[in-house]
Amino acid sequence: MRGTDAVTVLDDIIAGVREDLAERQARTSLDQLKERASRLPSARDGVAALRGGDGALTVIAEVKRASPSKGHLAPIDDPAALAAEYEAGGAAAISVLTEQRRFSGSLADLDAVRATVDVPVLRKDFVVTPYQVWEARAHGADLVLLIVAALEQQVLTSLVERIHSLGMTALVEAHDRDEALRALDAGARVVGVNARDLKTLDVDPGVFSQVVKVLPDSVVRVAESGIRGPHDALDYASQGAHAVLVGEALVTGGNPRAAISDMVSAASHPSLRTGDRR
Ligand SMILES: O=P(O)(O)OC[C@@H](O)[C@@H](O)c1c[nH]c2ccccc12
Repeated sequence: MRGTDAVTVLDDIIAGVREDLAERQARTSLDQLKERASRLPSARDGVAALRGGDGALTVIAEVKRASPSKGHLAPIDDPAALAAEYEAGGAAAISVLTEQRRFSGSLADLDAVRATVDVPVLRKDFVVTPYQVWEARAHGADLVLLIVAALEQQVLTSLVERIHSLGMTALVEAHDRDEALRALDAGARVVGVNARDLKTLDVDPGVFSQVVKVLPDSVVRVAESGIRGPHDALDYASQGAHAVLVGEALVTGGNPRAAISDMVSAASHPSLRTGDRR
């Protein structure tokens, strides 16, 4: 057991993120980012994309080279080509990890994916300042991840507002009911339920069934982490998930296009998610 003031994996990741952020801020001013963002077309509608049609489960497919829990996963020399495969398989959105130290991602990956696919793109990082939100928009992101466990409530609320005011959608990630209530309080329209505890990296697939109880039907519900295939996707869909976010299984599985279409077809049926099955 760790003490309440022990340094968690999450704290450690964020310390590195802040150092890298300071370097980027020294190179690119906020005004430059705003100018770049102003020349881009508006963000795509992330809420509509993830909510899907009647009873259809949607898949957010993640470009993920490495993770703190698993280390190296896949080289992904051409993230744009991988994202194109994801889109061809029926992914509703593409998640791009831009954190460098632990996930081996970058904003260049985001640029490459944005230039290639038509579906909404999520910037997956440890966003703690408005600068990173502008950065996401300037690099063409449509959705931005915010992690409740990493943010004070006031900061969380102001980042959600900033993301929405720029026409993007916040995917606000929770790991327990209290965090989900904080996400709703902050104005989240899309809530991610992460089965992985970012403080310890432990995965518990039972988290979703608990957290979903506090999420109203007006909110888009995303199940995240540890989803291996159609069976898990169907399981989450039947518990009320609109979307699943999948990384490792797609980058290590060999045929991401087939893997996504299998998940979508296994877990999309009008009888799912109609009425209250919780
Ligand atoms: O590779 P997996 O087990 O399919 O998980 C994907 C995604 O949920 C995971 O990458 C993730 C969820 N929340 C995060 C926050 C930061 C970084 C990564 C994540």
